[in-house]
Amino acid sequence: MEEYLLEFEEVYYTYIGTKASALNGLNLKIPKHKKSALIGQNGCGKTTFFLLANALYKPQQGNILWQGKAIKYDSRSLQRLRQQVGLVFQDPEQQLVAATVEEDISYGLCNLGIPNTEIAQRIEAILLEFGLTELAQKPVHHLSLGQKKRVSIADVMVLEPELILLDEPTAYLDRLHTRNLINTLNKIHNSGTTILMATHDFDLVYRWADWVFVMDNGKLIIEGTPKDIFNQQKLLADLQLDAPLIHEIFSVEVSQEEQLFLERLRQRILNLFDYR
Ligand SMILES: Nc1ncnc2c1ncn2[C@@H]1O[C@H](COP(=O)(O)OP(=O)(O)OP(=O)(O)O)[C@@H](O)[C@H]1O
Repeated sequence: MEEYLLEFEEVYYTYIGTKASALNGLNLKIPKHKKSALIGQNGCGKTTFFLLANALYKPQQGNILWQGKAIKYDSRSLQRLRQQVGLVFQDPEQQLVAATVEEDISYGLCNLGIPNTEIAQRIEAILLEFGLTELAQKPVHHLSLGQKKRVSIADVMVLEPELILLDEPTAYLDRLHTRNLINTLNKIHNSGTTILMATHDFDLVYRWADWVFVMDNGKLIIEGTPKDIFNQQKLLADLQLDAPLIHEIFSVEVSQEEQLFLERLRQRILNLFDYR
């Protein structure tokens, strides 16, 4: 039976001073151990969903469950929840708090009461993983946007949460760092971490995700495997979302014989991207 880490049940959220709800009776369950992607048009509620998932905001209606139990909002419960649910913001400026890269990465660890030797080991490993070793002593405000983004992701990963929520993690990253990030995500996924990323990069979704959620207007519209989702051409067109090019190329009508050949070719192309 499928296990879920975080469950939203009929969740509503409206920002103060606005009329329309950002979340409109959202039902969404994050499956444990999967690599999931959340897609949808600008403004459909992805970031709002993350802010509630990390308990930065409270729903006005509906329930949010973590491992089957309703989230509690007292400060001790919140501290525990935020160790287990790591959120990487879309805008790295919202995440970075300390003066230098190394201080920023150690910030969350110091608050967890972890022994200093372990803190030092974890920081060294994560700096290396994210290609930040050379930048360790650099002031955070001197970094490029892509470097800031990498630090903000490292900040969360170093805490080793059970669930990582990433809001547009590849925004501002070049091809090399996108590839490195995906490799790192795959590594932590292989060690048991559940991952959900919101992204507008549907090629990445197609190649990387096990499971896809499609939101519109603050609701979940459909969920499924990337192949199933991107086969829903009419629905995607109605939502003004395009299928990834690779999916379009491989979904042409062909004979059974050609189908086998095409599937082999598809796998070879996917392997070329080294994303899975
Ligand atoms: N602080 C805020 N105050 C008022 N309205 C907000 C606020 N933040 C978001 N909204 C509104 O809530 C709705 C959902 O926004 P949200 O940022 O969650 O969407 P999104 O799917 O993450 O969009 P994008 O793909 O552009 O990042 C939008 O209509 C947006 O204008």
